[in-house]
Amino acid sequence: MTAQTQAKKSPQIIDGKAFAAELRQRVADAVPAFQQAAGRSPGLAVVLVGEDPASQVYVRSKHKATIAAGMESFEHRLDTNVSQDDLLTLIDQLNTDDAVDGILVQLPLPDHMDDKAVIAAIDPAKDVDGFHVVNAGRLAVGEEAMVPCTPLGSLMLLKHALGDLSGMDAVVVGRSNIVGKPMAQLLLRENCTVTLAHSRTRNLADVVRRADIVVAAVGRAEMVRGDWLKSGAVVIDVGINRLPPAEGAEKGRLVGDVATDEALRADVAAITPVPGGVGPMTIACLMRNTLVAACRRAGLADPEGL
Ligand SMILES: NC(=O)C1=CN([C@@H]2O[C@H](COP(=O)(O)OP(=O)(O)OC[C@H]3O[C@@H](n4cnc5c(N)ncnc54)[C@H](OP(=O)(O)O)[C@@H]3O)[C@@H](O)[C@H]2O)C=CC1
Ligand SMILES: Nc1nc(=O)c2c([nH]1)NC[C@@H]1CN(c3ccc(C(=O)N[C@@H](CCC(=O)O)C(=O)O)cc3)C=[N+]21
Ligand SMILES: [Mg+2]
Repeated sequence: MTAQTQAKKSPQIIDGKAFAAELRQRVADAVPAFQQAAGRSPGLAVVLVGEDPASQVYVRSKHKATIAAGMESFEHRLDTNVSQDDLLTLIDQLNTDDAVDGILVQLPLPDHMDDKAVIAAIDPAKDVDGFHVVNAGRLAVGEEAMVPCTPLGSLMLLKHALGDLSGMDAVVVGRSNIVGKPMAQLLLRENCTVTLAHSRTRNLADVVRRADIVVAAVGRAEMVRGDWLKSGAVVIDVGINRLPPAEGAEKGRLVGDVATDEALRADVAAITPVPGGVGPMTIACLMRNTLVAACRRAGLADPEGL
């Protein structure tokens, strides 16, 4: 090995799965104190409308994680053809049910429903997804909010990789209300200089090349190429894209929004893999948010170290 290759620091593949397991354990460790103080367990209600296979997988893993954390899981599965009014009635019941601390309505909803109206019906105090406009507004103005799980988990991984983010150039690609926009808010709160890029951004590759921190949340398989990344950048790949199955295979491979192998060859400092990166952090942060919501509803201090 030459001196040069020896000196080159090998890039770190951030183990989101292991980090998420640790976070889930910290949540589980904090649950007994809540039970002692509140006389009940934290409870999470998950509502799934329809039979989308990917959504069913996510809902099952959320249920398992909730039970594993020592919390109560309430699952509500509704027929695809249920009316929006019936869904709103269920949400009302969950809002007033004292055993329910968190409410998550799995997205996407069927086409005959209005996602915004459904999210608006959730009590902001129980909005563990952080999708309600009240929580989005609180995050934007710097008040105590429920923070969306995927950006929150992404930020935890960034701080783990980099420590203090202050002054860094961060580029977020994708401006959805559930990932890109709240991610930009969180990075701003950490004193990054934030660029929020989207489908109308000109010279996207040049914009991304300036970044110390890149968060890709686009939903386009391997769109971010290796030559878009500056050496030493830290890359968070939020994308979950299922490729078409290879000849004879049942399921296609899961890839992110970043061409990971190219990124590694481009000498990034650290990158999250897909699978095993941000995805598991989303579920761990949902557990965290549920416990936080339970504490706040019970008038208890936020759990420490979460
Ligand atoms: N790991 C996890 O836990 C989660 C993963 N995801 C994944 O993250 C990805 C993004 O999800 P989500 O935010 O909901 O997606 P949306 O489809 O809601 O938003 C996609 C964003 O990407 C932008 N975009 C689309 N094409 C381009 C392009 N060619 N160049 C630049 N920007 C582009 C869009 O721009 P415009 O606004 O101009 O249309 C939009 O802002 C998906 O792969 C999703 O599966 C999502 C949630 C959780
Ligand atoms: N109200 C609502 N809240 C959400 O948080 C929400 C939602 N709706 N709709 C769908 C998206 C997507 N999402 C993921 C969660 C976990 C993984 C995850 O654990 N992924 C694994 C792989 C899973 C697999 O193999 O398919 C991983 O990346 O390692 C991925 C994606 C939450 N979402
Ligand atoms: Mg819809």
